[in-house]
This record gives sequence, structure tokens and C-alpha cells, in this order.
Amino acid sequence: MNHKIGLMGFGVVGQGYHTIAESHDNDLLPYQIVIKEQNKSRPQNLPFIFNAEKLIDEAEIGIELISDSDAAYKFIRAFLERGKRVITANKKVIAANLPELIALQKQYGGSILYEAAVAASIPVICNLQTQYYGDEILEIKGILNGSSNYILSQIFRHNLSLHDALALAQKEGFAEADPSFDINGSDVASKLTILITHAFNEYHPEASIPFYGIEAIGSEEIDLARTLGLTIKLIASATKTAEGVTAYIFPTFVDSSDAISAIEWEYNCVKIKSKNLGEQFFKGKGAGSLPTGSAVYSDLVKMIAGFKYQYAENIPKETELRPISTILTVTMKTTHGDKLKRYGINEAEIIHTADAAWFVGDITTEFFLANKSAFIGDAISIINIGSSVTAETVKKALIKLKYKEHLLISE
Ligand SMILES: NC(=O)C1=CN([C@@H]2O[C@H](COP(=O)(O)OP(=O)(O)OC[C@H]3O[C@@H](n4cnc5c(N)ncnc54)[C@H](OP(=O)(O)O)[C@@H]3O)[C@@H](O)[C@H]2O)C=CC1
Ligand SMILES: N[C@@H](CC=O)C(=O)O
Repeated sequence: MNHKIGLMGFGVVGQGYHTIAESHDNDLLPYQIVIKEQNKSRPQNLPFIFNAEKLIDEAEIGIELISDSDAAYKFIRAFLERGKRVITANKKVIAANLPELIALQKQYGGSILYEAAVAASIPVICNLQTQYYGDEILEIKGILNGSSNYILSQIFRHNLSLHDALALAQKEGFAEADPSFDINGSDVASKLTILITHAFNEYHPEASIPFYGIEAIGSEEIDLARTLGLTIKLIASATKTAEGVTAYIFPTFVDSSDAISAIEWEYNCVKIKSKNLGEQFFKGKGAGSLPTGSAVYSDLVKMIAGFKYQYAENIPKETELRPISTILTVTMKTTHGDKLKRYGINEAEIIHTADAAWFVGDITTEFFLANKSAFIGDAISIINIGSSVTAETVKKALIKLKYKEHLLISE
């Protein structure tokens, strides 16, 4: 049966979905494909068009896979306002507008699926939707960005610079159109916003979540992690507390006993803790053409079979994280101690190594959010020490590194 599927976007993900449909079920191929650039070379035999409005009017099901979030938002809205069904992989649009998109589904009777938007190949949204009846989710934790994880693997395993590793992630098709979202934690924050809504029925938009990326991590942090026998992963976590839900995203030291430490390259992982099930752990590719296209294709099959996300009766409103502030034990590194003193850190608390100045101790997420843009301006790297090591051990390792470096310098 022909479902009059309209595809928007024929890039990394659009082509992934199309390849799968072509080799599997021609009925699930699009009857038209909207693209933007007139002068790109394309396969000759495919039904490309440039008129998105025509496709939105005529298609029965829309698959939105474009790289322009403003246009994607307009297209998704237009499908839902016509009571139509639409699939997307765009986490920015979903995370920024989730309450509105839920309301549009309720008002006009259309529906939207977006499994590919979070952790690409890992069916985490469908899992949250269908597997926890009679249960209570307590915590979600994981790696939710393929590019930054791929970059960390390249840095740790092949000593590449962040810049060169990012260029490779872009070449592989893992990175966003604006790759700063991959390395500054923003892409992870969008994904965590979506997971929190599905797990806890609370809406915490990206800006309300304390998040920091891997941008300022340099060889000093890699040396420190190696000295400690640890690795560094960009970890997102959301936890149910007595007061509500708390969440944050930071590069984090991880030891080898934690399954997260073994997640390399573009792979993602999600740990879910619930009252009845205890802990579950999912691992899968978090970016790339076929892994993401496959999640889109599966959404399409599920959608045709009648699957819809079930949202709570009350559309979640924007709420504060609770507790409002959480204490984290971190390392903060920059090039010069004076930059740390600006944030009220005393000279006595600063450890100087050959090329860097470090603070190791407690900060609150409230302090972090208040100073975040200044930290970025000062190129301060922040790593959550997590539970794998104590602050005292980290300080000792830094002092060891300092003397090793002094020896090297005087040699
Ligand atoms: N890459 C990945 O691994 C993953 C990506 N995603 C998400 O999937 C979506 C698509 O990403 P990806 O495939 O990588 O992007 P690409 O850059 O590879 O492709 C983007 C496509 O969108 C088209 N496009 C851009 N703007 C418009 C517009 N205004 N109207 C019509 N078409 C337009 C482009 O057209 P043209 O060909 O003419 O340039 C191109 O075909 C994004 O939301 C991304 O965040 C989600 C999970 C994983
Ligand atoms: N750029 C994203 C793509 C998938 O969401 C990533 O690297 O994870």
C-alpha cells in the first residue's frame, strides 16, 4: 500500500533512511524529496523537488531530516497543524518546543515520532514509552553525543588534537551542521531535555540544565586521566530526587569498572535505573547514516502500524531543576592562576603545573550557571571528578605531574 511519504532533506540521515527503504520495502520510499541547493549533483532517478509547501500539503506522512532547525520547526508545525503524521531526527527542534508539539498533537490529532533524535540507533524513547508501566524511573545516565565521544577516543587513542578529531567526525557525517553544538554540550542538553520529559514528565529546556562541553580539554587533562588510570567521557545525568528532578552534563572521569568507560568512537550508551527493573544498560551507534536512518525507518514502520507516543494528560510546563543547586567535585584548569582567582579561588588552593593552573574541589551547579559564559571566555576546562576517585588523589596526581614536568623542563 502506498502511504504517500514525503521526505525533506537528503543528507547523511535522509540517504541512510532511503538506502534502507530501497533495499527493504519500496512502499516505504518517498514519492517526493525536498532539498535546498539547486546546483548539487544528485542521483538522476530520484523525485527531487524544491517546494516544501507543496509536499506538506500533499504528503500523508512527512519525514523531516533537514539541517536547518528554523525551517525544520516550521515544516514540523505545518504537518501537525494539518493533523498529519511526521517523523524527525531534529533534537534541537523537539527539545526547544516539546510542550507546544505535544499540544499540537492533542489539538489536531496528528502525531510525531523522533526516536532518531536521541542516541540515534538506541531505541531509548520507545523503551521509556513502553517498558516502565507499574514502575518508577529513578535515574538516566549516559553518553548522548557520538561526535564528542569519537573525538575523545581519537584524542586518547591516537593523540589527535581536538580540532583534527572534530574534522574527522565531520567527514564521517557524525557532526551537526554547526559542530559547536557537538563539542559544547548543547546537543547533549537537547537530548537530555527530551529524555527527562519522557521519563519524568517534567520539561527542562536546554538553558536550564547545567552543561559544559569538551572544548577546553587539552593534553594536560589527558595526562592527568592517564596518571589516575581513568578516562574522560561527556556524561549526561538526570536523577529523580525527593523534590523533583535534577540534571547536569559534564566531562567526567570514569574508571574501567564502569561500563561507560568502554564506550568508544561514535557509540552512545544509556543507563536507566528504575524501581522494579534495577539497572539497564544500552549501547549503540549514536550518529551516522545507516544507524540513524534505521531509527527513522523503524519509526515509519511503527507509525504506519499505529504507534504513537503516549503523553501524560497534563502537558509538562517548564519547571526548575530541584534541588536548585547541586554540589559537584571538579577539576578546573586554565592557562593562568589569575583567571581562577577571578572566581574567588585563593592562591593557596591553586596547583600550578608546567603549562596550567588547576583548582580541585567543590562547586555548586548554581555557581557554575552564574559563571558559565565567563568560564567559556577564559577557556577553563571543567571535569567532574565523579565517584571513581577522590579530590585528594587528583591533587596528588597533579603534584606528581608537576614534578615530572619540571624534571623534563630542566633536562
Ligand atoms: N548526522 C547524524 O549522524 C545525525 C543527525 N541527526 C539530525 O538529523 C538531521 C539531518 O542531519 P544530516 O542528515 O546529518 O544533515 P546533512 O547536512 O547531511 O543534510 C541536510 C539536508 O537538509 C537539506 N536542507 C537544509 N536546509 C533545507 C531547507 N531549508 N529546505 C529543504 N532542505 C534543506 C539539505 O539540502 P541540500 O542537499 O540541498 O543541501 C540536505 O539534503 C538534523 O536535524 C540532525 O541534527 C540526528 C541524529 C544523527
Ligand atoms: N551530531 C550528533 C548526531 C546525532 O545526534 C552526534 O554526534 O551525536
